[in-house]
Amino acid sequence: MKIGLVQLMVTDDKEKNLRKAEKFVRIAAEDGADMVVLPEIFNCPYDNAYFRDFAEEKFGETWQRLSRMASDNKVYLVGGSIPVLNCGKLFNTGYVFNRQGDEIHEHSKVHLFDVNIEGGVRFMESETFSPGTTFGVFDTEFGKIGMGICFDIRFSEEWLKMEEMGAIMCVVPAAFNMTTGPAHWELTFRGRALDNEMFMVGVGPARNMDMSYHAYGHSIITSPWGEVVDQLGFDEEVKVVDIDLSLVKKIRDQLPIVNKRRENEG
Ligand SMILES: NC(=O)CC(=O)C(=O)O
Repeated sequence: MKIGLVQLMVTDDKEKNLRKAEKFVRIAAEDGADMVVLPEIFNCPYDNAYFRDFAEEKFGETWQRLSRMASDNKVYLVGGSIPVLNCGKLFNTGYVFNRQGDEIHEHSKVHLFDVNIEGGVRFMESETFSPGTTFGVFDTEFGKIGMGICFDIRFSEEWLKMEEMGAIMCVVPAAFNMTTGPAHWELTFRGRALDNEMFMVGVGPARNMDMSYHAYGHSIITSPWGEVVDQLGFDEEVKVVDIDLSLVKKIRDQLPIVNKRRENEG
């Protein structure tokens, strides 16, 4: 399976962000991608001050254009995430489309990014967003794929449950920053991959020093063996990476963890 990592540099111009996403999805498809993944909040700066103004209802302009990007290029598209308005509440929501442009999955970030790190980043997503309440997997011809958004990666039970739902790979539109990125980005992606013996795909925005939030970039793929298959740098880039999904069964057979879990019987 070929995965297109779109490490887009997000600006405060929504149309520019969307046009760039369209261009990069096309480039990834021309390079053979089966699935293309965009970053968290890719059409809007990652900043509470912007979320409400940039928000759209489901089936709005961004949803329509994502669906067309998938069908025009005949790829699965994990459309990062965008601020979505639903019954007066805002959610950090991502949509997944199949090769025909039909929506096959929706995920609203369950664990909101509310942190205050001394000498580092302070961000309170819950000042604007409400949390999602469900997570799950979607079907492809390659197997079942799970999805979470950024801070969700830190809650290991979410990924364990997706593995139990049959996931052989999980995708994570994300936006770590210059405090949490160097400390935890690679570690959490390697950890979740190893815990569940599956592939993990994380895609973040490129760093943009003109914005208030300095994203870490470093879009990454980790293997069921816990290794880094590929990792980008800080800059804007599109890269297509070939992964061998047969490794999931091979490693689960050779080093059985996922099918050997035991309950606490005490
Ligand atoms: N955008 C985020 O949710 C950031 C995050 O998860 C982090 O740990 O950094």
